[in-house]
Amino acid sequence: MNRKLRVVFIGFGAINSRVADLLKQRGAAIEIVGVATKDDPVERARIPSGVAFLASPSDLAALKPDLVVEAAGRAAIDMWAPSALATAPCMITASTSAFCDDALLPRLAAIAEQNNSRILIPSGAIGGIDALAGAATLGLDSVVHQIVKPPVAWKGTPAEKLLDLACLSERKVFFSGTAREAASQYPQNANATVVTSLAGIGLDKTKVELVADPAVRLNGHHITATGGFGRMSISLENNPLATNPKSSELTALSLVRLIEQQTKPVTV
Ligand SMILES: NC(=O)C1=CN([C@@H]2O[C@H](COP(=O)(O)OP(=O)(O)OC[C@H]3O[C@@H](n4cnc5c(N)ncnc54)[C@H](O)[C@@H]3O)[C@@H](O)[C@H]2O)C=CC1
Ligand SMILES: O=C([O-])CC(=O)C(=O)O
Repeated sequence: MNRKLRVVFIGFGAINSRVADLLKQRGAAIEIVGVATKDDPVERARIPSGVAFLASPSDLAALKPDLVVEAAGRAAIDMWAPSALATAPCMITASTSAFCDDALLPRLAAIAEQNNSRILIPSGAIGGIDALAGAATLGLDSVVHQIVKPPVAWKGTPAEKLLDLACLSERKVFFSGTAREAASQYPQNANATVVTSLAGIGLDKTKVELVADPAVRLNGHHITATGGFGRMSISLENNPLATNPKSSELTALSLVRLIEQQTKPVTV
């Protein structure tokens, strides 16, 4: 593409504002043409000057975006994706916990097909999704995704009822269940388990453990899988984002990569 990619951000919190900063620093061939946030003054003040504020999905069409990038939370996908897929050729959805609703992704896929647009699901806080998805072609026997975060990252989640986060003195596995249960109950912390599930053996067969560990500073994702391909074990230790310890820097970086890929003739 010779002209700049016209990008709209849905959400401009820790992840998307970091993405915008990085794209600017890297001189990416993109123009931010609109930003949607919750309609409160503090949120609106963060929007770069000269960039349109979107109050509702019906505002999208006038901006003619090439790409809509969501990192706003589970409810935002249902709200914004139908209009985004009808007006832009491509949408990136980071809040993958929304896909615990089994009807949502097929509904959005149908809208995308009707409009010749595409949904791109980023690898987000994890990696190795290419290997896991390739391995799934031959059948997988098991996939386990363990998330280990410092106690502060579990504040404001149901973990607060299970643990005394402020006084935790040792590592505690406070949740064991399926990816569907994990992402439904922890939609700000376990989106990545839905990505693992979509690449692998689905939300109900993917096993998840959630861990609070006062001895760690980084957000850990440890994924093991077995199947006809052999065995894999992927471990990431992600720096948390400065403005939201629940979210990892790698999530923003994966969005930067995916956005830049849309501007380039060759992708790796
Ligand atoms: N796929 C992955 O690996 C990961 C996905 N996530 C997802 O990304 C989301 C955003 O993360 P952060 O930037 O750290 O959160 P944040 O809380 O810092 O920012 C959220 C932003 O979304 C906006 N927002 C909320 N509801 C909205 C709506 N209905 N319409 C438009 N804007 C809305 C808020 O005003 C704010 O600007 C998380 O809630 C989570 O769902 C987060 C980390 C990893
Ligand atoms: O950023 C992370 O480490 C993962 C995360 O919050 C999520 O999957 O929702």
